[in-house]
Amino acid sequence: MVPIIFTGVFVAVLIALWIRSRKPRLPYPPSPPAHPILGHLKTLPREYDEDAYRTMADKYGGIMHFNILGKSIVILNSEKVANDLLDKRSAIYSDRPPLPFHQMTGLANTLTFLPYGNEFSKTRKMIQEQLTRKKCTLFEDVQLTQRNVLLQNLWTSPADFASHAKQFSSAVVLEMTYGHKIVPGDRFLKNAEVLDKMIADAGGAGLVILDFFPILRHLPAWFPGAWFTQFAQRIRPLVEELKEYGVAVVENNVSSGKAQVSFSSLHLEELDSEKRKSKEELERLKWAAFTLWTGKALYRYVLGPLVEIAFFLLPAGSETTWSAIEAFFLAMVLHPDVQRKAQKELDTVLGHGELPGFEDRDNLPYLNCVVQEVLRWTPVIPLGKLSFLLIHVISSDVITGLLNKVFHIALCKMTSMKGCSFRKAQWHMLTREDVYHKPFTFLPERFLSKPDGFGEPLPSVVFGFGRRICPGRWLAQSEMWIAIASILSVFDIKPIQNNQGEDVLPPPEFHVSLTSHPKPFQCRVLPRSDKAKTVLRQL
Ligand code: HEM
Repeated sequence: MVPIIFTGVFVAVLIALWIRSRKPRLPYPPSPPAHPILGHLKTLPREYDEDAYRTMADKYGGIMHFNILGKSIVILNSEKVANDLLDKRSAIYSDRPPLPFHQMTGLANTLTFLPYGNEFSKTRKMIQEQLTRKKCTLFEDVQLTQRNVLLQNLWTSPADFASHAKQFSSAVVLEMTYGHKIVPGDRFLKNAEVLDKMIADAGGAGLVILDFFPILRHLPAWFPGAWFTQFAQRIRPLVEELKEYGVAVVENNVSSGKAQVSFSSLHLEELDSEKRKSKEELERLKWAAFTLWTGKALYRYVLGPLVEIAFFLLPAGSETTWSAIEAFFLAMVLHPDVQRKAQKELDTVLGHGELPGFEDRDNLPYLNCVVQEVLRWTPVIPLGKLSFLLIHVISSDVITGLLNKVFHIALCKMTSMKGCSFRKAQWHMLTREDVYHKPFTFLPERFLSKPDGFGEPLPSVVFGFGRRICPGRWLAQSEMWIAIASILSVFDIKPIQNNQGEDVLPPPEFHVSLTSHPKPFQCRVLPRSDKAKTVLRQL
């Protein structure tokens, strides 16, 4: 009897599988024609090419599908589609792809790369709690102190404006996270640099093999060819030290009553007062702080021509803000009319050459629009080359039936694909002619309400979507605001001049990989007046 039942079940399963395989397959979302083996590998632009993506988006619509060596990638070109999926259905669209090398080195514990689940929710809550719009005001003093340093640096060596912007954003995040001020020869920086250099020296190109064959991560270090295991073993202690060191310093300061208010000190005090300071909570805090400071450690591979590898430490909270401030300098050189208008508003509201404080923010509508236009004009994370980072991955495949009723049939196909990755083409969303009037022009008044402006939507998509939306977005905007408002109150940003005294405008070109930076350019940063010089002298 038992063998008959088994045989029956076996045959039933086979029939079910056969019927399933005969079911007509739902189509993928639209995509260009693909090579039978390489998929769309050759179709994708070799370099980041906005026009090529735009042409494809115009042709294939709000959602496009690419198959790269068997990996499915969906690109979302429309804010509405991105909201429908990544926001409204964020419970399933919030995973990140598995990154074997990050797992081997411990870097996968940073929030940016944590898979969606319990640990993600707890770590995310920890970070978000201290970075809400309201709580960010706790870190205003840090930003004002660093703003003063930025202005002094710009006065002393204006040609280095890009590195001053970098120092400003790194210093704010470091001090906000650990209450630590950057000093020359700083151990915080040194540790991060050592790790960065080690990774850069190792090249890393071969690491891509781990993503295609993740099982290899289990090979022991002695196994011939398992150089990546040895490499991971060398990096892991450094990552560990970076993660431990910052919070250890703050713990000491808290217990001696000397701690400056910071993300870590606030959490440590809360854990103490609520008697929740378990090893687990402490570990979570260390990773959360590490995420903010050096946490976006990116092992990035790009399948453009075939494989381009870069591996670097991208501080979650500084590289992004730094790129945005650099872009602001470029926008001001290219748009003197905007600069004059913003300065006129500052002079009217504050008095000429006076430095702004956060309390002035609501009284400077045009300046606020300049900050938003910088974010829209050149989104810091625009889409970049097609990398497998910062994408949203589907974590569940049980919803096909439900979504079938609601969505375009092609999407249903995608939703049945656990692990399929979704990238948001922020750049495309922010330059759509049906949303933005003259989208390629730097036009801050587009955000003013009618009739003063065009009443166009703020570029909130630059911060991502759903449960993965950037938790540092309020801090980022506040940092950008204070830097931009202060620079414009005391400095004029002008093009360089040639021997004939003519202005030489830099081309508006950007280096785009995962993030976008203006290509190196020169400009003059000059105190606006004697009054401005006096203010600068007093800082
Ligand atoms: C102009 C500045 C910034 C921009 C444009 C920006 C943009 C983004 C974007 C697009 C993402 C990915 C969102 C997604 O997957 O949908 C992200 C993630 C993240 N950002 Fe930002 N960011 C900025 C500044 C900051 C700052 C100042 C901090 C912290 C102090 C920060 C912390 C993070 C973290 C921790 C994540 C990972 C979140 C997660 O995976 O759950 N960012 N950011």
